[in-house]
Amino acid sequence: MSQTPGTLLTALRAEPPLVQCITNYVAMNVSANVLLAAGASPAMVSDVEEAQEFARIAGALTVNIGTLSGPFVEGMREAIAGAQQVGRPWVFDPVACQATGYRRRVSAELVALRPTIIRGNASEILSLAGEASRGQGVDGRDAVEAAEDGARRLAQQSGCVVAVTGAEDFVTDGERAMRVKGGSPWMPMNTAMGCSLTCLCGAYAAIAKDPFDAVVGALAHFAVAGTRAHEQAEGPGSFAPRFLDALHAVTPDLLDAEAQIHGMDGGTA
Ligand SMILES: Nc1ncnc2c1ncn2[C@@H]1O[C@H](COP(=O)(O)OP(=O)(O)OP(=O)(O)O)[C@@H](O)[C@H]1O
Ligand SMILES: Cc1ncsc1CCO
Ligand SMILES: [Mg+2]
Repeated sequence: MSQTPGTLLTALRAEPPLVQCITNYVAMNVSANVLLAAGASPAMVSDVEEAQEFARIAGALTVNIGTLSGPFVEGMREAIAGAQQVGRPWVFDPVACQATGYRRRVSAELVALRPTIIRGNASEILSLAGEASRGQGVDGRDAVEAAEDGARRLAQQSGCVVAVTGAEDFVTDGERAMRVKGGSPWMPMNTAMGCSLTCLCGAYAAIAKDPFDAVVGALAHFAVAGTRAHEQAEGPGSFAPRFLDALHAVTPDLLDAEAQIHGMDGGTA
């Protein structure tokens, strides 16, 4: 890897990137706190009147369809145009994209606008890749491994980096692929963990040279902080504040020392 997670975290904290997050109502507060604890600067700006103008000053944009509605979609289109005008990365989170025709249509439109990064659970990535998914609502119901081939194809067809998250995460740009281990089984019992990880991918993408390294960095930061928080928590409720503490406490050296990142040959990256 050209830029390790720790190298990226040093850069992020030296100059906290402004991240425009168009996300769902459930995730707004959680994601803003996650970005602040990690060291970035969140702004939940989505209205059609200002989304494009704001995207031109942000370091990265993240777009999440969790609580989809017409006004959100209009804001997304404007913000993506703004980010593309100034060459900034944008990240797509296809929440429950398999669930309804509306979500499938909007997701197809957004993928066609060529996101820099797509991050979803296995059920969502399978659906985007045109494969059968066991997902119903926002929770993943498929194994990460089941979505790996689909993720590779999606990355190749869309020219983006695809992250599939779950018990062990998978990242690919269609050629390279890595697995990131760690985290906690209490993470999927905390709402909007994935949504806030998508926002952190935006923060890392704002400062990284290569979006593949950015995604690996963000996933590793979550995994290391999740493992540490698990050791100190008693269940999903006490996990949440300890996770924020751990995101903040993780130093660049500790991140590089504790990250469990493996290439597809099984070797440590
Ligand atoms: N069983 C698990 N063990 C360890 N970590 C997990 C587990 N399941 C999920 N995670 C971690 O939780 C984070 C969120 O991933 P997840 O796949 O649950 O997102 P999601 O389904 O999109 O979430 P949401 O839509 O609720 O925001 C990732 O960092 C992932 O590695
Ligand atoms: C619970 C929920 N419903 C719509 S979005 C969301 C947050 C997790 O994706
Ligand atoms: Mg999700």
